[in-house]
Amino acid sequence: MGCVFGKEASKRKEEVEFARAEEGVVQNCGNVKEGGEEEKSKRPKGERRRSSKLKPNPRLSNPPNHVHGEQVAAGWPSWLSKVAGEAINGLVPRRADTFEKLKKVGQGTYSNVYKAKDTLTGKIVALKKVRFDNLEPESVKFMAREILILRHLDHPNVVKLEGLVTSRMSCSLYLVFEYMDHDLAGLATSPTIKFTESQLLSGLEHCHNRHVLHRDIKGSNLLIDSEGILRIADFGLASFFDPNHKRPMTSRVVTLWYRPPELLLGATDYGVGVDLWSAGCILAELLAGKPIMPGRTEVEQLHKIFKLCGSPSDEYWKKSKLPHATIFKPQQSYKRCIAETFKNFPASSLPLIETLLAIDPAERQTAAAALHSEFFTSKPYACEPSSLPKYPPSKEMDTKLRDEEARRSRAAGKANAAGVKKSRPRDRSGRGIPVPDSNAEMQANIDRWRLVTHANAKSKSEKFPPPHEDGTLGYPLGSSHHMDPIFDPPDVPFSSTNLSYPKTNFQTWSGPLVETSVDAPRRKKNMAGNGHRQSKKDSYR
Ligand SMILES: Nc1ncnc2c1ncn2[C@@H]1O[C@H](COP(=O)(O)OP(=O)(O)OP(=O)(O)O)[C@@H](O)[C@H]1O
Repeated sequence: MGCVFGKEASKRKEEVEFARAEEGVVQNCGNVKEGGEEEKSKRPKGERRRSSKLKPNPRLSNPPNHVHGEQVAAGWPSWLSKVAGEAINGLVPRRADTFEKLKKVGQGTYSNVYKAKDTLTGKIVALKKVRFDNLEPESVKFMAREILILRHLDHPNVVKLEGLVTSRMSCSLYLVFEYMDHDLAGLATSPTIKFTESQLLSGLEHCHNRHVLHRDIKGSNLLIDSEGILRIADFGLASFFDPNHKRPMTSRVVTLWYRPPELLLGATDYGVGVDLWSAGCILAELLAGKPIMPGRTEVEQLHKIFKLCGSPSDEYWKKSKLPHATIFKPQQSYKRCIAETFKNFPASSLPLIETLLAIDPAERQTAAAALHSEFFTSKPYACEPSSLPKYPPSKEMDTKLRDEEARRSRAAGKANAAGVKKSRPRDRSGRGIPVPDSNAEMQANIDRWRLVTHANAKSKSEKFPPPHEDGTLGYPLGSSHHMDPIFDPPDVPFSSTNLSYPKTNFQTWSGPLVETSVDAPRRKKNMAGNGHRQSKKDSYR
């Protein structure tokens, strides 16, 4: 995560809005558009008309009027209940003044994340404040999807939504999560690799069993707590899928370096293979200590993939019928060379990497199968979390602060050195030379690596809007010292939010790929050439 300013930010917003339009968010919450001419014109060649299947899902419809009334009485703002009634169904909001913001720890396209203290329990939590564009129903629906998905998941390796904070008069919303000190991008060179990868696959197995595709697996979305437990986070791009009733989904997902070939080639009927590819990239990255395919554009990314994983066979091109196949088919064919490239990796890791990085998504198998691979079942076994070393906080914001501090010290050091040189050219005595602590070198590597990752990936973090000062730190969120105007007088008595959710079979609930914006083509033009993190909340499917 990170932020960008000015031009980049507005470009980013434009991309997101285009992508939202592309995916037709209007169909959420039961307002599914039946496939008309517009939809037909967008359908990839050869795809069957699916309108008959696109029935509104009653479970995802807005609640009837009496439920809306109940939700407002329970303290939910009307605008939220109207658009995201299903997502908040059965919950009661926590009051803002029961949390004290401590510091900002992250920023996303539509959110700021704060470390905060729950003043009722004393627990440290992460508060993700979701920004809405003038309460536009579309923005609210994206957030509603994230909440629905989070409520649908319940696994030690998946971040847990612990509550929601808002009030009847508020125009904003905070998602409450358990606070996590690290992310995997920050611990990439740690010796926890084997353990970490199995946790990632366990979390993914759970998501996939619950019919959720994450669609943005990468190091910075894999949070790690101080006990070494990994949790998959940021379900802003996630989507429900139904393996038995495939429906078109957008290919504009997953950060470029972790994006599988079928998405780069425009696939719209993909499945769990997209997350498994990303997991394969992460596994190889952890073992290599650096990203394995850092492409700068979609074309370069595909080229890197083909050079490492071999160019697809003619049969694959024929079979796949991928929209961009003709444009991207390489002139030259490449032989697969994973084993040679990663010859220094532990031998047991290679079959797993080979499987996860298969060009054909069907050959990537499943997260469950990956967990049975030799890599996890042969000695030395994965270690217990409690035996893992402890690390200093390594969140992106910490890294940024450390970088700034280091820059400042270097600059100060240079200035001092110049002064010292002039006045006492030979005096070196008495200078304190800091003893490197045991983690210092590793941290330096981590920071370097993270810098490379974040600078080159041009992931979502590179295109954030300017940071907005929306929270005074150190005050209860709802207190009069707090500058955020969203929380008005506490009008709802506190009651804890119960996030239990029926774990029944979940239906696919998004609809067709429809152009919902009249100026979408113009935006599309502007998207050309952006080969990085495609789209935050770009799709509602
Ligand atoms: N539970 C948590 N504990 C600690 N930090 C967190 C937690 N959740 C998120 N963060 C921090 O906040 C950052 C932004 O969170 P998240 O990715 O969920 O936001 P987002 O708005 O969805 O971002 P984006 O638009 O980039 O996808 C993360 O990179 C992470 O550093």
